[in-house]
Amino acid sequence: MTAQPPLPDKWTKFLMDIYIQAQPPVLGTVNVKEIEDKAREVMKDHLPAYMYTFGSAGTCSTDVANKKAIDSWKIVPRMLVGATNRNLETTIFGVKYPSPLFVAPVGVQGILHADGELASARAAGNVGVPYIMSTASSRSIEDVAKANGPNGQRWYQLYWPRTSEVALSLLKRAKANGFTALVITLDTMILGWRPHDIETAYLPFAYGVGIQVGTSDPVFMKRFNLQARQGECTKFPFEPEKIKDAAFSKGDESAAREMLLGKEWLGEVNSGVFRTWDDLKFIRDNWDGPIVLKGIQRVSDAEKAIAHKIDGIIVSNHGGRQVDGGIGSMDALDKIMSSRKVRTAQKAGKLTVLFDSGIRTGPDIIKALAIGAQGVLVARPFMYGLAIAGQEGVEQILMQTICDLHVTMGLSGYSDINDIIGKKDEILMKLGYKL
Ligand SMILES: Cc1cc2nc3c(=O)[nH]c(=O)nc-3n(C[C@H](O)[C@H](O)[C@H](O)COP(=O)(O)O)c2cc1C
Repeated sequence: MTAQPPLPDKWTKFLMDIYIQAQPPVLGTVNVKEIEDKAREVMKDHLPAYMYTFGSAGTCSTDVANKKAIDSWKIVPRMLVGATNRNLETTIFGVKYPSPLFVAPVGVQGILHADGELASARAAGNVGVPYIMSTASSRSIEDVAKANGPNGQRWYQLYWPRTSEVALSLLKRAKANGFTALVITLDTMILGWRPHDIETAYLPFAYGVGIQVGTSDPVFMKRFNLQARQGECTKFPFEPEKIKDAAFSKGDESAAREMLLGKEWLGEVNSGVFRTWDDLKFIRDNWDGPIVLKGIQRVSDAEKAIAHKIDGIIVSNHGGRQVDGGIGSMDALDKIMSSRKVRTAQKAGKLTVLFDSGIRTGPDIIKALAIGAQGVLVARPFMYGLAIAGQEGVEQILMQTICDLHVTMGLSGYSDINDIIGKKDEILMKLGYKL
């Protein structure tokens, strides 16, 4: 029998363009650590913006644990199983997605690039990766949806507003703009203890950056007798000192107003009001579509999500940006998938399990899937790509991650992404590690 060589799909074409057309990738490297260093260099005159992205809570030990946990799982490849043609497609909530990769909700992208979320939403739409839009975006829901395009697949991430009128308005806008699933982030009712940002007093929201979902919201703006507005963000580069100086020393009324709006929006969405499981009913009653809880780390919480008929969870510790001293998120995923209740609900299509915190490469994705996730979110790497090369930088990150997954999946002896999910004992070995 002669096996036909596979036709290049759009993922492997990425690699062929590089080798055959001798065209190096736009970021000049595909090494995520080098991309991180390059972003730092590009942002050297605005280092607090880089540190806001790079930094984590406290001593950064949870962020370190995320990486160590992923590294402690090792792939054991199998041979001669015919992995010539490979399928990365995966179905979540009845929708087919081209790969298991999602763009994570990341706020305040305007601090790293003038195009901010418009660039990343365009990149996601072009590459074919679903985009999860953050409530802390520096662009409006409407503008991000437009940038993502008519064929873009998008979900909306809710920072749960303090007042229900604002919450209802956001849900309505998300629905009207084609966001099909709702991600509720549970781990950020207040911002974490972040030394890098505390030391530089760096809080973009307080200066009007990352509040554009609020300033474009008619219900929120009515509180101040102001018109909702689209399409603007405080100019890049974002220089808080200048805004402060304008507002306080020069008496610039518009700068002072932005600062007031920033404070109010932060009080609305990261308000310090901690919600309870009972409050979820309000969202369920007002959102017609799948609901996904982001920030789950405990078995008991995953099981509670099932009991509350929640459609999905994202096992995440927010990249270690909220609780310091936490366990690596992949270890949390392993624990959660050890629950029979979770596995049974997943198998019955009643609970979708997604994963983030530490995903950098294709092999990282294989590990998360083998432990039991059906999809993963990539976050910091695309922010570094954005800082260096805008939309094209984000596109490279998405392409390289999926292409790496594609190649590594074949070399590990698998031709269908769906054959990997939950096959931990077959695919992985866990090594002990010391922190
Ligand atoms: C700069 C930055 C901003 C973020 N903003 C949000 C946000 O607005 N909403 C949210 O749910 N998660 C947010 N996250 C968390 C990510 O969605 C994701 O959980 C986390 O970054 C994963 O860790 P990793 O980037 O180390 O892989 C943010 C992360 C970063 C780095």
